[in-house]
Amino acid sequence: MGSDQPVVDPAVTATADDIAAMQIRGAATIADAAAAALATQAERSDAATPAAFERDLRASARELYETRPTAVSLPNALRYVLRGTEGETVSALQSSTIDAAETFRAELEQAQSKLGEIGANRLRDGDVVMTHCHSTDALACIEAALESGTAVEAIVKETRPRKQGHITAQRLRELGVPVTLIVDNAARRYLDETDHVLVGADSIAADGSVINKIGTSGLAVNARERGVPVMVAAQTIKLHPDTMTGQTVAIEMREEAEVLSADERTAIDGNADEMPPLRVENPAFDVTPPRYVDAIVTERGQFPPESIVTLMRELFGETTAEPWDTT
Ligand SMILES: O=P(O)(O)OC[C@H]1O[C@H](OP(=O)(O)O)[C@H](O)[C@@H]1O
Repeated sequence: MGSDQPVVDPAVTATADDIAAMQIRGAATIADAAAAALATQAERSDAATPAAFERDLRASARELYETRPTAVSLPNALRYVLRGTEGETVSALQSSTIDAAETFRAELEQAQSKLGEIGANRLRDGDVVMTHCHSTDALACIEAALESGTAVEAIVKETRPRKQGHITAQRLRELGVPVTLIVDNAARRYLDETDHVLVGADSIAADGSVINKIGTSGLAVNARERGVPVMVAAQTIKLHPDTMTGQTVAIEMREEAEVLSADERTAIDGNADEMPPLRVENPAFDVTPPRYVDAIVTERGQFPPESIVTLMRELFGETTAEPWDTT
C-alpha cells in the first residue's frame, strides 16, 4: 500500500459491514455505532502526522457513510464527530475526536430519553398503540408512559421483509405490555381498535415529510382515513438538513434475497426461458407526506410537520460541504 493511502482500522470496516448487512440497524443505533467506530479509528491511529490522521479519519467516515443512504442520523453523526476534531498534533486530534464521539453518544441517549417523556404525554391510560418496524425512539415514548404509570397495549405490525416488528414485540413483552402481532396487510382492520399509530423515522425532510420503513406511508394514509392520529418519534439527529436546499432523500433498494429465496424464484420463474426474468424490488423505506402526520415528537418538543423546518434551521443553519470529502 502506498504511504499516502488512507489507513482505515479493521474495526471501522467491521462496523461498516455490520451496518450494511443490518446486523447493526435502526437509525439511532447506526448513528451510535458510527460515532463509536470513529472513536476507535482515532484511538488506534498510528498516523505519523496530523494530515495523515485527518486523511485516515475522513476515509473512515466515508466508509461508514457509504453503507446505507437513507437514515440521515448516520451522516449527522459523522458530521458531528468530524466537526469536533481539532488540534495541531496527532495526540490532540485523537483526544478531540474521542471526546466528540463520546459527547455525541451521551447526547443521543439523553435525547431519546427526553423525547420519550414528551411523547408519553400524548398517551393515555388504556390506549392501544400500533407500531411499525422497530424504532427505539418510538419505544422510548412507550417506556416513559409505562414508567409514569400509564398502561398501554400494542398492536405490532411484523413489518416485512425483515420482520423488525418481532424485535418490538419482544421488547414490549419484556416490559409487560400486552402485544397483538399482525401481518402488515391486517393493519387497516386493526386501526378500528387503535388510539395512536406510533412510528420512528430515518429522516425528516424540511417540508415535514417522514422517511421511514417501507409501509409507513400506507399505514399513515389508512390511519388518517380511520381518524387515528399518527405520531412520529424522531430525535433531532433525524432531521435532514440537505432537504432545506431542495435535496431529496435516497431510498435504499435492498437485495431480493430479503424478499424471495433462490428456490422461490426458481419455483416462480424456473421455466420462463424465453421471457425476461422475474423482477423483484425491495425498497427499504418510503415517504409519508406531512398531511398524514399529526405530530413529530423530538427531544426539543413536539412539532406539527409543517413547522419542523424552523427547528431544522435553528439546529443546522445552512448546510456546508461534507467534512469527510477531501478538501
Ligand atoms: O432510530 P430508531 O427510532 O431506532 O429507528 C428508526 C427507523 O430505523 C429503522 O430502519 P432499519 O430497520 O434500520 O432499516 C426503521 O425504519 C425505524 O423506524
